[in-house]
Amino acid sequence: MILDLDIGNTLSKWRLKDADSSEIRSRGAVWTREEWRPGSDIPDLDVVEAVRISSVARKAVLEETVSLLRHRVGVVHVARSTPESLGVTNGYEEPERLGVDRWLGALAGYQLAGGCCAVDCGSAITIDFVLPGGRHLGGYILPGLRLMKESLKLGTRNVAIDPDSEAEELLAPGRRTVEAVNHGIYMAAVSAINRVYAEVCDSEGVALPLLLTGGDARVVSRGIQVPHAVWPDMVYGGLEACFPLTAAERAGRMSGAPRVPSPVSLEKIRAGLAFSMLL
Ligand SMILES: Nc1ncnc2c1ncn2[C@@H]1O[C@H](COP(=O)(O)OP(=O)(O)O)[C@@H](O)[C@H]1O
Ligand SMILES: CC(C)(COP(=O)(O)O)[C@@H](O)C(=O)NCCC(=O)O
Ligand SMILES: [K+]
Repeated sequence: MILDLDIGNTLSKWRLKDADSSEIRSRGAVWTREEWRPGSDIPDLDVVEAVRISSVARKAVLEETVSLLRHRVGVVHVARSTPESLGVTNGYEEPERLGVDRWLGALAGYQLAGGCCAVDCGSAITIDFVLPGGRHLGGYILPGLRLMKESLKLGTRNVAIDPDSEAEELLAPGRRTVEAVNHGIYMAAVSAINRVYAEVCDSEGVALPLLLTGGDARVVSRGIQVPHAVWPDMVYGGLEACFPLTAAERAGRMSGAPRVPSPVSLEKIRAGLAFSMLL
């Protein structure tokens, strides 16, 4: 079995992948702040022959995780942001400072779709652009839905946005504090993504496939007007591309990859942008 680990600021996600069949056998998540204790939702390390890790948590978390795993598992790969990989050139002035989850998302998106806009809706919402040809432009970081809500300190932090709500409902004026907060932060997130996508496609002169991932991807997806795909395993896809271990991975196939969404035409994107500027 291969253990893939995606350690974010909020949740540490894991999945076990069968090295022979390439099937995903199990998955789970633990809070990043908590230790990996027996009995909690952690994988059985006895069956693991290789581990691949993406981590944006504090350095100590990664160090502890790696030292725990090295005792038990033969092969441990830790992903790092680099100046260039798999045909993508990192747009950061200091490439190693780009969050590795963003880098892996950009690599996976490029491998799947060529140029792309990769959006990760987790603790933070990150929006990264890779042009056809592989130039990563850099991107945008804004607080995620939960962080925005917590920062308001209005006593609404424990009332999450219902992930099954319709976008229309979530974008309507709130008539109670909790609703006003939930609808406000939802509006902030989706309008930022819609706008940034249109602005960058416009200025680069290319309509890019849009891919969403992260814990809030599903709910954010409903507020995104342009065609896009939700790819929960996008960061894992980057790990597969960087450290291919199975036959399917070596052939460039990433688990759970969606069909590439066909973007609307650049003309339509530009028309939408021009229209929103007039309002
Ligand atoms: N079951 C869940 N448990 C915790 N957070 C969830 C859950 N479902 C959705 N979320 C949302 O997803 C975010 C965490 O997403 P994730 O992509 O795992 O973040 P990170 O990679 O930053 O740890 C939370 O901030 C919250 O808004
Ligand atoms: C921006 C992030 C905090 C997002 O992390 P996440 O929300 O997935 O936990 C992470 O990618 C990070 O720590 N990046 C380093 C700073 C940067 O990318 O510029
Ligand atoms: K994120």
